[in-house]
Amino acid sequence: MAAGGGGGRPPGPDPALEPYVQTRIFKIIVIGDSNVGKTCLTFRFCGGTFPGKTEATIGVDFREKTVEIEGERIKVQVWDTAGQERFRKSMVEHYYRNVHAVVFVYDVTKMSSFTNLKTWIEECNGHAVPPLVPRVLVGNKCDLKDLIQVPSSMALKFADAHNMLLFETSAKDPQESQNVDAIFMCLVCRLKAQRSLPCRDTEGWPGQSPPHPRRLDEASGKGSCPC
Ligand SMILES: Nc1nc2c(ncn2[C@@H]2O[C@H](COP(=O)(O)OP(=O)(O)OP(=O)(O)O)[C@@H](O)[C@H]2O)c(=O)[nH]1
Ligand SMILES: [Mg+2]
Repeated sequence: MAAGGGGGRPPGPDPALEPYVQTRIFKIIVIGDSNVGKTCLTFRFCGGTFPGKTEATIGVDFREKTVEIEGERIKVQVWDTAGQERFRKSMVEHYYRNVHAVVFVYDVTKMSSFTNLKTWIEECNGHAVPPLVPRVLVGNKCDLKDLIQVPSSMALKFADAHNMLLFETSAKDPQESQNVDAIFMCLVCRLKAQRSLPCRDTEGWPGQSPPHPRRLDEASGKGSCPC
């Protein structure tokens, strides 16, 4: 007698027999002084909006966005780090562990956030981040045109000297949202080209939950390489 009857799997191909496609996960950390707009930039990229109100990040906030590039789905895991020393000191090792790319952010209206970049780069170098790990420089708050203190020429010179691409953008201005996307998409493209990068499910937190998962915005986007 044939087995069958109610319940069970709906008709169609057996998922167990379909090829298993793993999604690669890229861990990208966002670093820089407090108040430069790291949280707002990551919010803009992952959630598509500018948060009305933010508080200083404590430890780290995680955001994710799945993007599709040339037919491959890639999960971008963005680590929005704390700029204030007291909120980050116990976490720094975790930020840099198995990182795939680093985004250094300064505020174009605050020169000290730009001059402090050298300290952030030293911290990154001090954690043995491999030279293959791409780094980009982001000048945020470009919408505040009358308050700009860091000229583009100065930022470009700094970026060149440190072998980084420079993005000047605004997390606030919706018209700049493509530029914000371009920061992360550019990094994803570069990482995608490094075909040896493995798939990882719990990047940096093997076998345990990451601390302080205060917010997780999941979104999907399709794109082509902006570089
Ligand atoms: N005008 C303008 N304000 C911005 C922009 N991005 C962020 N801000 C404002 O800058 C302030 C700080 O933004 P956050 O994103 O919280 O800064 P942060 O770098 O995450 O700060 P920490 O978490 O303390 O490290 C907030 O008042 C934001 O509204 C921008 O592009 N333009
Ligand atoms: Mg923050």
